[in-house]
Amino acid sequence: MPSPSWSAPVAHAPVDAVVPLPGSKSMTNRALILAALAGGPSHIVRPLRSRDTDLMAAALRALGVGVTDEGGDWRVRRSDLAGPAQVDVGLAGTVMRFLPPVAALASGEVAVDGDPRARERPMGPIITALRALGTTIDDGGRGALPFTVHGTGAVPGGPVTIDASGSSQLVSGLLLAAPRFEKGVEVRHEGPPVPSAPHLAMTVRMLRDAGATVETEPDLWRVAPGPLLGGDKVIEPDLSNSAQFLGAALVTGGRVTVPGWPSDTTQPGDALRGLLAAMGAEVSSGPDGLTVRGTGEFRGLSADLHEVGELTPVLTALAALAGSPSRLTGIAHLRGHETDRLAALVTEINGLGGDVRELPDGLEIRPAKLRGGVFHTYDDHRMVMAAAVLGLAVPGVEVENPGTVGKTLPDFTGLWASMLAPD
Ligand SMILES: O=C(O)C1=C[C@@H](OP(=O)(O)O)[C@@H](O)[C@H](O)C1
Ligand SMILES: C=C(OP(=O)(O)O)C(=O)O
Repeated sequence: MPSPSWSAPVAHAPVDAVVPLPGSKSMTNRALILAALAGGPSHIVRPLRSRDTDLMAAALRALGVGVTDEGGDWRVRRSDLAGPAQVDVGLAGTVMRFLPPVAALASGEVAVDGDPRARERPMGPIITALRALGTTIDDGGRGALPFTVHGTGAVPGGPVTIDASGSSQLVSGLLLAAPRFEKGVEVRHEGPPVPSAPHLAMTVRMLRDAGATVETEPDLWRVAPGPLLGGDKVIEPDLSNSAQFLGAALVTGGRVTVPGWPSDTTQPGDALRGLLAAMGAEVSSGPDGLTVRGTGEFRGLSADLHEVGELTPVLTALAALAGSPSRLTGIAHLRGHETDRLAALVTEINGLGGDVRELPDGLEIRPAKLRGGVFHTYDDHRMVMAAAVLGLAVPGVEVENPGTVGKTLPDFTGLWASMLAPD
């Protein structure tokens, strides 16, 4: 059910706020998978609680894994994975790509489906790869959701070649379950470049932290069969979800600090330090966290965002308010995200009077005077975040279905209001 629209608040003064952020979606959903496959119990500390992560927890429970809430943290207890089960992936890329390889390890049938748009997101390569690794999947010949995994309780594994140019998650999903495959896995990518390198590094690091043996070469990942360790898995704040808050400092000429910014991280959001600096922000870090200061004037951005595609919606909104043109490239794969993000950003920003043009692999954004109007969000959390950034400087931005932000940041409008009016 769509939520009532939200009038994005205008910033009448420079922001000056500390914004603590919930945990990383990407780390939380990897931690849940690794905990479900571990030999001993796990404690997931400060996980993100949102639609995407609750769906992952529910999917694992449906397979028999014990996932229990403890004051917002999760305790995970392994059990034999078994169907029959039905799994709802919602619109979560991490659930639709990370869960089927786990379902392949279950005995019994696991039916997997999601939101209407989930049926359009790239899945074919992972279905084909799982079949090549010894799993039976009935997808009615669609190469997409919905499908049924017919597990036997074991996956032979071994070498497989995949075109992961549509999504890095196609590789991550295979790697995360691979320690439990009889022969492990050797995934070779063939095709145009795989996006989102930091997310692949996150997969490798979290696997190694859980005791797996992983070797990598360019476009090749090898995971040895072996046990996974339980224990504590501490989740970092979601740095990608800091983009709109740090961006607010740039737009209003103010200052925003995000506490707990990790000094060594695989999260793609860490690239915001350089990207916002390139737009004119002063970026500093210290014991209080990462601080971004704006001067009121800021410039456009020319950047290849292939590795950090999920930052695009908010960076595009910032670019639409910047003093000079921007060119964001390397992001053709965003057409397969929650919505076709390139088309959605062009339509909605131009609908407010903006000047955004779609490129074969990105967006070109020129300065233009924006006006208020309805901003449609296409079930895409990051479209809500982008609209909020525009609304800081443009009166009358009415955001349709803001509740869709619950995919990764349920309290977004509350955090936004606190940022604009801190106690
Ligand atoms: O592995 C992950 O956690 C993610 C990988 C990326 O997917 P793509 O490689 O499909 O862009 C990213 O955009 C998504 O938000 C999260
Ligand atoms: C692309 C995104 O999500 P997903 O994990 O559903 O791919 C995103 O969060 O920007």
